[in-house]
Amino acid sequence: MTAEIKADHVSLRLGKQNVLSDLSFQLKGDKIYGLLGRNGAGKTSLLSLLASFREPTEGTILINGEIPFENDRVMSRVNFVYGRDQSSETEKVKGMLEFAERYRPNWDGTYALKLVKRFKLPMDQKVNALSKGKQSALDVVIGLASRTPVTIFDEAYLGMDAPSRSIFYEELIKDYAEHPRCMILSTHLISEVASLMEEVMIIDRGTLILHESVDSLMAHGLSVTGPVEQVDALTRDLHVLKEQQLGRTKSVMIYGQLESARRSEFEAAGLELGPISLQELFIYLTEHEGEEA
Ligand SMILES: Nc1ncnc2c1ncn2[C@@H]1O[C@H](COP(=O)(O)OP(=O)(O)OP(=O)(O)O)[C@@H](O)[C@H]1O
Repeated sequence: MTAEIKADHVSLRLGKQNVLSDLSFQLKGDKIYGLLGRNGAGKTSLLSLLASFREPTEGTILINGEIPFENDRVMSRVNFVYGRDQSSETEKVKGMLEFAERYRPNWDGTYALKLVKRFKLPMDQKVNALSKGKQSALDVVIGLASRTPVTIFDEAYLGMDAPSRSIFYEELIKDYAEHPRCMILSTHLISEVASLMEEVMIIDRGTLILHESVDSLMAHGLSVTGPVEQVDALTRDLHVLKEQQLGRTKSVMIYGQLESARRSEFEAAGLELGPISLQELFIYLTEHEGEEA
């Protein structure tokens, strides 16, 4: 079942703080969505609303047309994987998988066992005796093998080493291709997961500042490299994000779309055009005045 998530003027106040302010968006269809934002921007708070851990202070969230809060039917279709404290979890790995099997209607036990092997998880070990990276790997196994129509990974890789994160990304994309669903990834490791995301949302200080397909976002940025004089002359009227110079060669990052005539002019002048990374765009879009990036 394809999931549809709709947030309509959602705000969240925690204590005295306005954590989320007037967020409206729709996530339509089975895609891998990236949720990006700097520390404290409000990512986990937003995801906890989608996962019905909390209710918005104002506005509404609908998942397939229903309010998720205290709604078992909706919640059985949503899985929120986050780096929770498991220091008092005395259940064994095996028991955690059995528990998930009972509560997740789309559970694939064969796939779960395959993942357990890939992550080298000891079935008979208690969860609180696993290393942080192995605890995260177990959460990822349960998150993937549950095949919930909405699967949320909120920095699910915490403590996982580079080879384990690579297994996570590989399995995520492979399993998503075979069983498309709505997956939301919140991460600070943008360059590692950029190629997985189809659509990206950026939250800045509790406000949704961008929601776009990755392709269209990437079309907004460009790097231009060549001799200093030519680069300066041809980019003078453009929005330059950053510049670097090495000897007589200069490279600038620009933000904005270039018409094809303008591109041809650059190329005719011998300037090299290239893409800029999602991470570079993210840094620029969330940089605040008076702050070093
Ligand atoms: N229970 C709470 N009571 C009061 N304020 C809270 C509570 N939980 C979170 N906050 C505040 O809400 C804001 C957003 O926090 P949140 O954890 O959603 O950010 P985040 O984008 O997930 O950050 P990070 O990338 O650092 O994990 C922060 O300023 C945080 O201090």
